[in-house]
Amino acid sequence: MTTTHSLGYPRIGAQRELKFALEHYWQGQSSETELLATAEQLRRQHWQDQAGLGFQPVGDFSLYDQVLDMSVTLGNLPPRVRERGGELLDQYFRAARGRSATDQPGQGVAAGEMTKWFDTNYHYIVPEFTRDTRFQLDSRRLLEQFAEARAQGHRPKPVIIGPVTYLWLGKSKDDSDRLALLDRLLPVYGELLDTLAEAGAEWIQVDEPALVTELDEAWRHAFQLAYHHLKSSRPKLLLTTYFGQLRDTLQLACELPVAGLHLDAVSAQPEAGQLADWLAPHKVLSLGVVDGRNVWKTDLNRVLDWLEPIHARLGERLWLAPSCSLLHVPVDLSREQNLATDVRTWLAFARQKLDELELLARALDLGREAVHEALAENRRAIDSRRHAPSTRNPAVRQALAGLSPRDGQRQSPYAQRKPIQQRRLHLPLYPTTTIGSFPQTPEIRQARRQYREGTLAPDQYRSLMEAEIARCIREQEALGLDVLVHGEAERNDMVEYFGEQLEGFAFTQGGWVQSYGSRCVKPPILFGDVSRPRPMTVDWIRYAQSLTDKPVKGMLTGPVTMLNWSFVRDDQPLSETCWQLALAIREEVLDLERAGVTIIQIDEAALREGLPLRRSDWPSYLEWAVDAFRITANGVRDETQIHTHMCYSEFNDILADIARMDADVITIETSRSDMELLEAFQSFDYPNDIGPGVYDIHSPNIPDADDIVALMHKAAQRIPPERLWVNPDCGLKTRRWEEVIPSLTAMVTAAARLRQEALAPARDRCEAGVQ
Ligand SMILES: Nc1nc2c(c(=O)[nH]1)N[C@@H](CNc1ccc(C(=O)N[C@@H](CCC(=O)N[C@@H](CCC(=O)N[C@@H](CCC(=O)O)C(=O)O)C(=O)O)C(=O)O)cc1)CN2
Ligand code: MET
Ligand SMILES: [Zn+2]
Repeated sequence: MTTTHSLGYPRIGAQRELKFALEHYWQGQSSETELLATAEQLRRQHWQDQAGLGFQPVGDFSLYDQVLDMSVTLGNLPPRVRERGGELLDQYFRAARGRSATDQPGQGVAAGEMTKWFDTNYHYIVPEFTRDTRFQLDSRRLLEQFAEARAQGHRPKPVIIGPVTYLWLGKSKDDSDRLALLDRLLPVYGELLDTLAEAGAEWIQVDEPALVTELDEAWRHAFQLAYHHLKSSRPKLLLTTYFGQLRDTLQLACELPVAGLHLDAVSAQPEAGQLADWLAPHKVLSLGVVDGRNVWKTDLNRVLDWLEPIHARLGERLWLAPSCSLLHVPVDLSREQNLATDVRTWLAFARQKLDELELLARALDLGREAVHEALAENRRAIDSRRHAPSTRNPAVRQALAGLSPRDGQRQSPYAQRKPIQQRRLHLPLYPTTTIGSFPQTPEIRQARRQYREGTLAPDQYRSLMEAEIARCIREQEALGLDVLVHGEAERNDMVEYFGEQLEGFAFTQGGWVQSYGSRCVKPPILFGDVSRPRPMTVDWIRYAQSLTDKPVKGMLTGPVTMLNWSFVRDDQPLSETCWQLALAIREEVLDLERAGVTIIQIDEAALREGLPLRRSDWPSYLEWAVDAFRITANGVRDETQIHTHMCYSEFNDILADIARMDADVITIETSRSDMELLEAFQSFDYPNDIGPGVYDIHSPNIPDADDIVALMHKAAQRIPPERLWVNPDCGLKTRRWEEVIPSLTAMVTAAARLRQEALAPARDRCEAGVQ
């Protein structure tokens, strides 16, 4: 019989039960016991959902993040967190979220850094290393949950992050070589595997997705070392890769001494046949045949066409699974009541994907005849999507065909635009601004819920949102900011909001996907050609501008970010979908300009994370992605100032591409890297304006004006002051007003001081003690 399994299941809960349990606990409204009871209940439910599989994953559930869990298992929480002592759960959340010094004087702890999990929209907590790092096994979580699953009658398969990927995901805090820690790490892994074997684990899933990235010789060698070391341990290891093709690591992966290998056969289907040929005859080949990252039904007949010959060769050695953990898709389609009927028949969420797996296994074991009806129904759904008129809009295709490079070209170069814009905007040196959103208060969210449920009339909703916008403008004027924003009160999310208004998108009621910790997003589903039936933001921005003489930025999400943070169609190249988005948002840009908006910001927060996992694939992505931004942004007149925003720094390698976007101003995240990023901008000779984020909005800590001044001094050593802006490093929607006001006060104070210094002669500066 063909063995089925899953690599991991969504853990937030079909109704985001975990989110609410966590937030209650953090706010002191519930006890640890209550939180842990919810977690236990969720695991029970998730294993029950997966009971039809050959194995149930254990250890994929997490209270915050699976990488942080692994750090706990390896005794590697940051020293600054451990030093404070206390209960493990408390330390765990301290590492995840930090602790504000204002809430508990003397107790401030910086959170672990958060970064993107490969090319997904999930964030993990980065493991921290120094040359002194020591590891120590804490297997309690895995053992308890293993026993829990067993007691519920399951056949659990523990899931852990492998030693090489664990090091690969982390960061050295003292510039030491983290690979040098492998020798110390491996004995702890050996102990962990033995412990799990003793508890009765037959198989252990060891995730090593680093294998789909470009690895140099040292990292390849680390894989050899690690798995030769671990081969003496007792349970069978399923070496697990996902998110891409193996290519030049295929042979390495084949030869490692493990009992089985999992391949993401959605992104690497041709490699499945190769592995079937090459894999030693005692090894299991697990093929990820159902897309774990997207929401489309699998074309089961097509999969069987290429899978049957492999099954004929491998027999019981073939296992079936989703391509990756189902963490990246919503839980259950059957809860969705408002999707158009045709779109609904094209979709599969986590639960439905498990059904697909079981069907495929039965078709292999018993022949297609045994599941004839189900296969026919699947074929009807696939055909219906393939031929659906709703996915094609001839006008959009025609407009796309008519595009020329000139559409992505500003009228004049930046050097000529800058003085024209300055004459219109009259901005001071070091202009201050924010990234767009202001706090999404419980009142705003509640109003939106009532509006959705129909208990708040549309015009009541609108006046409530207008009142929020008015408050936001008032606060910004009082703070003395130079370029204002309307605050995005009316937006549930910067991507979903636009998805709801564009043709070609469907959206769910409860299709939540974890983004980090308790935070979730509801990615819209991009199923057809994209167009914009009517202006989306013009009325809101016009209203905001009517309240002030200061410029208010128009605020849009760019095409690449819309693409990367939606579930996208898989029936045409991403570039094509992206250009369609670009055309639709371009119309909005031009409408804003016509409405008299002088500054328009187009966020491309996800441009960086969309980079392919292998560098050799970067150029083609960057070409179409930057072209798409240019189409969106660059149709405006010289006097209109275009801003863009990106929140994940580390783009030293793509500065030429960022320059090619040709935004007049780019606001970026640099506060955590202490402005080091700007060195790259300097040596590249980046030509346009830059707003290096001067404080970290993810932390509840209130920045200090002196620190901001010092950071900007650093910035001004690298970028001429005439081209510098002062702003936070991202939007403020997750913060509270009580945090925002003092933080922005510090920022505005710092900018005023910087201007004064620039005007005063150097002598005064020495006296003021800034040098
Ligand atoms: N798509 C996307 N990806 C992104 C980001 C982003 O902004 N958008 N930013 C980065 C990640 N950062 C994030 C920061 C915050 C949240 C976030 O706050 N999410 C909210 C949900 C936001 C949302 O869509 N809210 C809806 C629905 C709100 C809701 O849950 N309403 C409740 C009631 C809530 C209440 O009464 O307070 C209900 O309907 O039951 C709205 O405002 O309309 C959450 O988890 O809480 C998510 C990601 C990277 N990836
Ligand atoms: N304009 C958006 C905001 O301020 C940009 C966020 S980037 C994740 O929320
Ligand atoms: Zn941002």
